[in-house]
Amino acid sequence: MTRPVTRFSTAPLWQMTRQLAAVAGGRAAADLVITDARILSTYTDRISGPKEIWLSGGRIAAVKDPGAHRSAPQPKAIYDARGGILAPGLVDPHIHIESSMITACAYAEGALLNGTTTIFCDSHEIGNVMDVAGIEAMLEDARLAPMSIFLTVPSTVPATSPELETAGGDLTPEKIGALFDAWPEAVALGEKMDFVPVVMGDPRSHAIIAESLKRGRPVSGHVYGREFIPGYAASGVTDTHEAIDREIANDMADAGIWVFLRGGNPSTPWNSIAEAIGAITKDGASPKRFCVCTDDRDADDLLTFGQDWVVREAIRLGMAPATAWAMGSLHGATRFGMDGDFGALGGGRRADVILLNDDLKVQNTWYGGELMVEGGKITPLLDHCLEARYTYPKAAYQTVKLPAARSLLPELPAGPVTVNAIGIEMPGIALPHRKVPVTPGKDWAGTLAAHSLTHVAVIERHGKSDGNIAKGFLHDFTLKAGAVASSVGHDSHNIIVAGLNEADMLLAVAEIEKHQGGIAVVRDGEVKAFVALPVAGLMSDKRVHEVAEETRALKAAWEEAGCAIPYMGFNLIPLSVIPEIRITDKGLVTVPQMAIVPTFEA
Ligand SMILES: Nc1ncnc2[nH]cnc12
Ligand SMILES: [Mn+2]
Repeated sequence: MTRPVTRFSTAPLWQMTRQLAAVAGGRAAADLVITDARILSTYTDRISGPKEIWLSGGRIAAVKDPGAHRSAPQPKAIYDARGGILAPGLVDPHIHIESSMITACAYAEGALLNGTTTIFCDSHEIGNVMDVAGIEAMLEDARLAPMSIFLTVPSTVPATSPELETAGGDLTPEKIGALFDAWPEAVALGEKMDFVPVVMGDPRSHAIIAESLKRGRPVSGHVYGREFIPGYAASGVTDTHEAIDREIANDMADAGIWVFLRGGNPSTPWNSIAEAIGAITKDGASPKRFCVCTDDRDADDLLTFGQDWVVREAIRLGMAPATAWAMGSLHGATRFGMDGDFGALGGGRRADVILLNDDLKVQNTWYGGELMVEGGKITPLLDHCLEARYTYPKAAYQTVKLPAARSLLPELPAGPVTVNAIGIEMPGIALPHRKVPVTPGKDWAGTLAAHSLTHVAVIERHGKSDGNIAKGFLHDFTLKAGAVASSVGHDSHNIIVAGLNEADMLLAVAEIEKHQGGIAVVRDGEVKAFVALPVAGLMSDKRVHEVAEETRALKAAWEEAGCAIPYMGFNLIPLSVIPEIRITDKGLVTVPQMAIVPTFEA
């Protein structure tokens, strides 16, 4: 059987220019000619044709007029595109592989099905659990994947500071510099999420930025609040994906920050494109420094809300089709200075080619000139590649280390108090800080019901504390009974559990501990749904369709339980870099004040 296809199956351009010139000039045979196609050019934002495209050695030799191959040496193979549209493989400039609940090799199956052939991932999730060892394992995983995966080096681990949360990793400027020097695919610094310390000139924050800038590498960002943009841009940050409205998108674009418009399942927090794209469609900004990105997808949404879906959403929101496809391909490659290889159907570029129908739905995906998806289905070659998936080291399967003693509920107050509660409301990005006056009943059950409260606890799971457990309350989470829990809790990935009674909360946590990671829905002493995530407590080692099916079952149980936000919103509740109030293993954190506040106030 043939060797699995990876990024390295295609030789670098400098080794191929004479061969490609010979093929393009009709002096040597092409490996493959794809005929009778229209071409979506991301250089000129036009769809034109009919044309044919000649491939050699996993790269594009040339785009030619129809039939030109008949007056050239006989190509080794010809593929009839039957009038379809050929476009460059999509380039996703900001994603977290771990959020898809599967590993990098497995992620490729979902990505290639939706026409994505290149991604720039920020592996701060596994970095928060396993430090450099986890990031390097994911880089080894990525090298075996049948797609092109580059790393923006995680820049903010922990997301805030040891005072505000306990992470399993601590990425110092020295460690970040060493990752840049050891891994050529480390092409940028990942999202610098501590935007408040950055604009305040925090020495460690700026030392980390310097590790990228001094190597000529760009810095990715993550910022909330227009007031922070000037200081953030001045600090060398040149892209972000958190524009939640057109005003901040305009501020970012005018400040020289690339804007990655984030789209996703409208029922999850990751769909701010509809607002932010107004900077282009309503305020006249040029799209030339705008991309689209996915950021996070669970295994189910990866298959149905891929980067191609975000491109089609940009078209629905008013972008011209070829320009929207360029925002999902060439613009991201250009942002990272890699448009010599990616993002367009130009001579010399990689032969990452997508065949689309008139609705811009993916029919075929060629990766490095190899057919990986045909007619919307993976080919035997891709199936063969996926059987050779990377296996994570044993330590990655042992990352859930919980304190033996677990009390998850605070004492019932003796009299009336004010609760600093986390308000739960769609879409689940910024969570409001709600001060809820509470008159305690005779027990917690009655008190919760009377004030629309749900217990929430975060349990430190990296073995880095003496068993920290923070206890707080969600307001309007509307869980009807039982408990839900997850070992994915951005970004420190401690255990987060919410529930109406301690027994179900403890069972959900125990189920996660048993599998060394996962997501649980529990009711009346029974586990109703569970997705095992044994790799770093973040990922399954199964393939995408199997985990997608498990995720669909979990979502159904999650909905049945009455949760007001989906799982992909719930696992953000600890994310201490998004306003207004979050809960970490250290307690309630207000953002952007970056202060710990008590659960109860007199
Ligand atoms: N958009 C985001 N910002 C910060 N941390 C994240 N982890 C996953 N997605 C994230
Ligand atoms: Mn972010």
